[in-house]
Amino acid sequence: MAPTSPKRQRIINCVTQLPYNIELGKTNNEWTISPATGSSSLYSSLEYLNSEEKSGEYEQHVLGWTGEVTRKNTGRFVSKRNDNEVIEDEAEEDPLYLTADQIKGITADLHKQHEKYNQYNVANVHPVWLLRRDQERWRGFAENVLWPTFHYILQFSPDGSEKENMYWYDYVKFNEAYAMKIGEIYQKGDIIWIHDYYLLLLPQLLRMKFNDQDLTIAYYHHSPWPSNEYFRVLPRRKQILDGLMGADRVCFQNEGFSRHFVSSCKRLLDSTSKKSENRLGMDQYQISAYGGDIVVDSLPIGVNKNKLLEETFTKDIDKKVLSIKEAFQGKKIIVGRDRLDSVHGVVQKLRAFETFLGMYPEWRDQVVLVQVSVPSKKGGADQVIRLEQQVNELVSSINFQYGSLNFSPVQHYYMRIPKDVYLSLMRAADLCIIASVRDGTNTTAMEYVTIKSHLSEYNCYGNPLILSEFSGISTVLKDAIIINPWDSVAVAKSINKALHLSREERTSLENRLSPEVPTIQGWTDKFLLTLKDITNEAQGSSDRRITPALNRPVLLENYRQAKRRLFLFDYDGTLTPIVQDPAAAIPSARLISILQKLAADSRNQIWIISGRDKKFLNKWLGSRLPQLGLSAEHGCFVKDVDDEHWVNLTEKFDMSWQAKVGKTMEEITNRTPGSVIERKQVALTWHYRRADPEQGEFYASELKKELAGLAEKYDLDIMAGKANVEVRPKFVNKGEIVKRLVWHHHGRRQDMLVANREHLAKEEMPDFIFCLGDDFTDEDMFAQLNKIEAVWKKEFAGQSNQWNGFGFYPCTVGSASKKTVAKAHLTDPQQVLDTLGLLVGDVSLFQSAGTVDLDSRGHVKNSDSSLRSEKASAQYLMRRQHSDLSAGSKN
Ligand SMILES: O=P(O)(O)OC[C@H]1O[C@H](O[C@H]2O[C@H](CO)[C@@H](O)[C@H](O)[C@H]2O)[C@H](O)[C@@H](O)[C@@H]1O
Ligand SMILES: [Mg+2]
Repeated sequence: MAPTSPKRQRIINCVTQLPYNIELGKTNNEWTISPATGSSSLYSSLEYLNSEEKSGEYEQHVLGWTGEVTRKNTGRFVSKRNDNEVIEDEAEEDPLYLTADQIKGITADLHKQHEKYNQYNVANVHPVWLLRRDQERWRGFAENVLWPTFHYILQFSPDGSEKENMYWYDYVKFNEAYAMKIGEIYQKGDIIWIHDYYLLLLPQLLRMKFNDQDLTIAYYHHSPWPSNEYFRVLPRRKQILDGLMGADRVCFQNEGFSRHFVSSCKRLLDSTSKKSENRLGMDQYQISAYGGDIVVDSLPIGVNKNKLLEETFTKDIDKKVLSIKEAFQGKKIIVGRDRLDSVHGVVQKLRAFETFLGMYPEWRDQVVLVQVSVPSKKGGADQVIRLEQQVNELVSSINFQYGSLNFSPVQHYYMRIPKDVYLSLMRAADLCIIASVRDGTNTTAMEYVTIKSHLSEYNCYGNPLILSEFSGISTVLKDAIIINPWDSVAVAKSINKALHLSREERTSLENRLSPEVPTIQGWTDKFLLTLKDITNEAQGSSDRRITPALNRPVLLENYRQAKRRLFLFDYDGTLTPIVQDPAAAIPSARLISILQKLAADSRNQIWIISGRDKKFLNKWLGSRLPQLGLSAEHGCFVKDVDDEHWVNLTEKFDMSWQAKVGKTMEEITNRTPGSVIERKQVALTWHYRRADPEQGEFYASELKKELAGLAEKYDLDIMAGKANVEVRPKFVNKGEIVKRLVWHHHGRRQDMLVANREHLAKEEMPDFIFCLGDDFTDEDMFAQLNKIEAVWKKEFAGQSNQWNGFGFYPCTVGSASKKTVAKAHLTDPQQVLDTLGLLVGDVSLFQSAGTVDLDSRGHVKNSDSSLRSEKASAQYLMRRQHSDLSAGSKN
């Protein structure tokens, strides 16, 4: 029997843009496909996984946006969106209306590209089509909001939140489109590898979509991750972190970035972290979030050294190098190639060069700086225009001061240069300067060192690299000459030193520097190897259950279809944010308005099940919204909807424990400055939020110990809440209330004193139950719902809804580090209000992500805008056919 080949591991590699550009001809039936530029390291990694060496082990699928589809000879995008346009409007004629056949044709050609090009030899490509007018819209949030923040630029749009909202909706849709496409090709056991900051929401979207514990999701961040002080200015900071929390692993270019990320999660999501080392001896963190653990680590990306050397040392490039050397005969050549944006330090480099020529007159006429600045749109048009002006002024000033009629010391090329010219420049250079003020990594630096390490007849060997300490690669290329680009004098001195190095010194520097450049093969292999360790460990651990984000589109759909809806809300930390003073945690106007709208629908029954006392709940909720059912003091008291009468479920209970517990609490209060006792009718709560945190924690555990005896004697529960310790009779809890509310004839009056009614028909009970809570006392509600659901599954087998359930949505809110039995999570009370706002029609679905299907243009499938767009497309095609016909008849 022939040996069967082992099953290849499938990898779905998700990139912002496929490694190809698509250009339409005069009509949409003609197109050209060419290799894309940029992201060379990433594309090399894709190519490596596709190589003969790896294809026996892996079956790679590359999934990505097509990028902007352009039209030949125009050089610009096919069509533009007017900035004020309402997002969904698609009435105008749009030549991007590709038919299904055209899309199929282009896709088939994309599949064949790897046979055609030596470059980016990538098979199994899966294009994400987003053919709306103004295709640049899909970059808006990533490039104008995220990119600046990740690079320490606080630059939000001057026209404020409206534009940013639009960017955000598009960003959510962009991520949704990927989730949908992955849904088409995903198979159990696949590794999903997501790249960079255009796709920060995708991990969580995939968790929601598949809800498959075996799903492996790895995210690699190619950019810097800023300190939490910068990150936290982002208005959508929690949604972004939440998006990444769906991954099993989040990996960065260097240790510093991963540390910043961990601290952002700690500060904003309240997560905890543990540090350890992976098998490569690299630091890794395990952060606990939403009941699951996520590995955060770093692995610097590399370059394809062999291919680079093959491409660089050719006869053609030999000639080009010679002509560059001839052009600058007798002069030292300093080169730089950077994108012209505010982070790649072109301005800083020019300033330092100006200082250098000023400080060392002996070098004037002896050295030339060949600076290639590649146009970039990152950071916005205004910023780019300002930079262009600054660079032009600096270049003119240097050339005016230190140049002559025959020679300009700065040769500035503001363009994208062909690869062979770039490689020739690198070879011809005596020195390369990278002066980035912030970047994730720097491919030019790695390529320069690699090229310079190659012994050749052109004496490439060992020319130094000056590298900014703010470049992500500076911690890897430790033997470069490290500079602070903001310190022009120090950089000038470094240039002088580098140009004076003897051959021996350069050789010794080079011998140390060259092996520090990571290879792309090494990076890819190490990433997959360490990912395997992470998933193996995860499979052996029971702790790794990640609670997915709430699937809001499904919730909305279920809500719309349901006839008997029950809402069970905790109050503090769920409907209102936690604040220092309990008395200050009053409902916001927005909350009241949403509750009013929900309560106005006769199908809805809303209950607030809180630890608060009757007085508080009456004052802030009951008196304004009598339609709410209320339960106070963790289930001790209940007030039915549209009723003023409270039922005391603890009436018959011995309350002599109160005085004893109160006394112990007083003693602890005396020992803990800042702490207070909240005395309710039944329960007692000791608060230490305003005490010294460590002292508070310490005395909270002392109090629990001291109360243990009383708890045993009087059958009490001692509950550690949010900076509090609460005591109440054990037999009442929020779960008991939930049990009575669910096993109840929907819409009828409650008799709370009757405990057991588990004999109702399904049609009498709720068909949609949305339960929200933030604290561990709310886990009783979730556990109860899970129990009831299990009973219903048996009792009402075959009667489940289209989502295979009975409309139960137990959902935890906030604190990332807690373990929960809830089925989903929302990050904070703001997200709670956004979700409830969605149900009452106040909020758009795209305010936060949640697996919706889109059409090939980025409209929600079957939505009004999608249908309008389809109609406009049909009309456009008819008009086109008609004009083609009449043109034909004239000929
Ligand atoms: O069940 P809940 O509605 O969530 O109520 C639980 C307790 O919430 C209150 O205390 C907590 O919120 C305060 C305001 O944000 C905060 O200052 C305090 O540190 C938290 O522990 C309330 O005071 C308690 O009576 C509730 O039992
Ligand atoms: Mg709460």
